[in-house]
Amino acid sequence: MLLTSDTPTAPSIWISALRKFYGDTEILKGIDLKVPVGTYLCLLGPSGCGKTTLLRCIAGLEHPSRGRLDLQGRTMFHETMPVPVPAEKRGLGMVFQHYALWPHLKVFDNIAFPMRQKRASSGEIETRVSDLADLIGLRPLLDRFPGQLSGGQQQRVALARALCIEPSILLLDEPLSNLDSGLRNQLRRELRNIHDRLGMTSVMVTHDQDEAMALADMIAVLHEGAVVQYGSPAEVLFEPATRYVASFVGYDNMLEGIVTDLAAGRTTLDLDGTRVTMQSSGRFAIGERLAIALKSRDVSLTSAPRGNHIATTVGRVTRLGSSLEIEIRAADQPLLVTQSADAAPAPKAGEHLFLQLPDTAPLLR
Ligand SMILES: Nc1ncnc2c1ncn2[C@@H]1O[C@H](COP(=O)(O)OP(=O)(O)OP(=O)(O)O)[C@@H](O)[C@H]1O
Repeated sequence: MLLTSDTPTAPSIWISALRKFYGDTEILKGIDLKVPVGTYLCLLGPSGCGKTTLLRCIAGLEHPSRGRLDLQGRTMFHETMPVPVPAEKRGLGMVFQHYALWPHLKVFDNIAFPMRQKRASSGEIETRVSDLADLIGLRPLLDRFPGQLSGGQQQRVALARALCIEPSILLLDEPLSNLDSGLRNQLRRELRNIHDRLGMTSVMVTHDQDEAMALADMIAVLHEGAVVQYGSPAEVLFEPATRYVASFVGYDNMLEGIVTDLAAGRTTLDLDGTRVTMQSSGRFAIGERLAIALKSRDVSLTSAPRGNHIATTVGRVTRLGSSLEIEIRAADQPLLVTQSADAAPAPKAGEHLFLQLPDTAPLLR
């Protein structure tokens, strides 16, 4: 199919059947993504799933082996193109985990560097750097050298440098991972504010699901070089597409059952003799084996159950700081429940209780 992306409504980033090989190894296995203008997209996945390779293909620092990539309605790579558009002609801003500032240049000159390469006038440079210094809180630091800055300040300089060419797309590769958690939260908020104020499309690589949930409009979850889910944070969190996505976003229990009944928006499962009816719009079949995805902190143990519940026996109870980690068996399967150590009464090993199930827990094949 020929993509006709040269229209005002063209996606900011349009990736189609993109594949990347290193030797015989296929690292990206047919990526399709359409990213609307102004989206904050997070590429989320564990180490080695191909996030950085995909970002580098968008940047033009790597060339894909097959497929097509359009940015802002212009084709950057197509498998039939003799030469892909080089990185410096893509009009992108890039921020990496390692700040890569010039140590011998002052902050002002580090930020101005890409504009000088583009032979901008000194008046333009003065105005742009000054505006960015105000936006990113760097004004008092413009006369310092990078060696005189903290990690957070250096990362701000790297961000200002990436923004000074006014990119329509900003690429960020784990830009916060070298920072301590307080600073990370602060810079995370600033990144989102700057993104909103400048109206760019941003693509950020992260392996931190909380970071992705907090920042993104859209999340692409990668697994072994493929996008296994592309959706809003709420979709990824509450309607994970696969068991892999579910476990990646924190569903640490899978309770297996067999579908016995289907009604509009409801699925009944048999769990080793106990029936539970879950709210689910999934298209399942009677007799199919499914997992109810549960987070150990979202399930509870009770002696007075209501709605969906299942009999359990309490196993080992371990105190971890202010919470209790309770191992249980339910429907002949091992599960974990986490609750506050202050919640009374604390379950005891050998006690017979009921596991209360949220009706809305995702059902997964
Ligand atoms: N230049 C290269 N040559 C050969 N294999 C490579 C090259 N670059 C990356 N790979 C392999 O490609 C796979 C994906 O790497 P990539 O860096 O994209 O993953 P990632 O999801 O960004 O991981 P991380 O979070 O650890 O950076 C890995 O198995 C890696 O070893």
